[in-house]
Amino acid sequence: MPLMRLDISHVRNLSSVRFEPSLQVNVIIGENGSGKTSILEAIHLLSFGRSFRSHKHKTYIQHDNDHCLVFAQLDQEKGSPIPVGLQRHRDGQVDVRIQGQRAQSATELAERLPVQLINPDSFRLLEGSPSVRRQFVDWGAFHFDKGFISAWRGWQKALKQRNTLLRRGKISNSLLAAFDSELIRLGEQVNASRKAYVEKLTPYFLKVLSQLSEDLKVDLHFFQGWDAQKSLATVVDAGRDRDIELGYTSTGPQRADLRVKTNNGDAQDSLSRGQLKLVVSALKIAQGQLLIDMGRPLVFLIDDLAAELDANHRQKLCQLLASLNSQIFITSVAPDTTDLVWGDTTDVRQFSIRDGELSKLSNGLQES
Ligand SMILES: Nc1ncnc2c1ncn2[C@@H]1O[C@H](COP(=O)(O)OP(=O)(O)OP(=O)(O)O)[C@@H](O)[C@H]1O
Repeated sequence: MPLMRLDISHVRNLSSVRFEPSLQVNVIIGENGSGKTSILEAIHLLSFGRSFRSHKHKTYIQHDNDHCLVFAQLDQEKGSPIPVGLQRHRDGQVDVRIQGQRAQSATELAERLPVQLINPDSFRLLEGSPSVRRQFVDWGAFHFDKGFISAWRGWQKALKQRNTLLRRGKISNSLLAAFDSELIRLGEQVNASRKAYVEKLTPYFLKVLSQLSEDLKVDLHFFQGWDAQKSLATVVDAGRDRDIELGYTSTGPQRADLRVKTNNGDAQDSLSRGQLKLVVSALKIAQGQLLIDMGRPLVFLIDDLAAELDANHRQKLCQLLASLNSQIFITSVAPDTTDLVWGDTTDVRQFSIRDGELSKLSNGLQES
């Protein structure tokens, strides 16, 4: 659901920022350190309950304040807006409210406010460890398959318990086998959701990528974490003695990966920075597009859209984003890089930020 109104208090240098974003494109322009990324961070915080910049909540709570607050009104096509808010205290306490009621779980807001982030760190999706790509697939599977999250949680718990037993040693093959049935059952379920999701995502990705660049040829391959011809039960059975020796569970969905390949090998080894940015953007936009087609509008946060891209590709990316008909927040250091073709029908609002103070720009001029 898009954000109709946003109130941010005490997030980094944003003491008190209130604004009504466009339901389509919002461009936030400011110099380095002005607070642009902090606005995206606040929206991310509201959706995920955590920042994309740091796992330590104390880093984003404004110095000399004991809490930060992000409040928004979520637009519903039919019906009145839904007020949602998140308050995070310095002592770690978090209070998430939806329509005045305390949220039952941390995922409740993520479901109502799916957020897709494209930032300089997104390169990690290609260059980072498989865990980053598993997170990407799991985010999609979570939104795609209602049963995924409970299977994933149960499987994680079973895996942790098994690894604790293995680490402690002194466990026999037969005793370990008694613990494995839940791990196998839930692991197969997690794997089936991931596979179904990647199958659905792949054509979206190929289409989006071809819109961004006609000559980039890249393919997705899902590696489930073990030989695809064998069941998880078979490989867990066969690997039990080895796991006892190693002290951890060596095969299973915890080894899964989404491999992104060109004709010349792994994308991250053969493409330029700009091309990698196009691939990462295509993956994230494809993920968003799939969700939109499922009737789940989402919010795109794009930190420094212009970086790494030439004018032609920036324009293509903007046109594609505008065509998604979603709410988008883009940051930029300079107005000229955002002066892009959005199309006459797109509602574009530009904001300027300086020292944490936000003001709306009208036709490139600051409103007094
Ligand atoms: N906990 C905090 N309390 C107060 N101010 C903070 C805190 N953490 C960071 N800051 C300041 O808040 C500002 C945050 O800026 P932000 O990272 O949002 O800038 P930006 O406009 O995205 O910059 P850039 O273009 O360099 O990425 C910086 O000036 C930083 O020094």
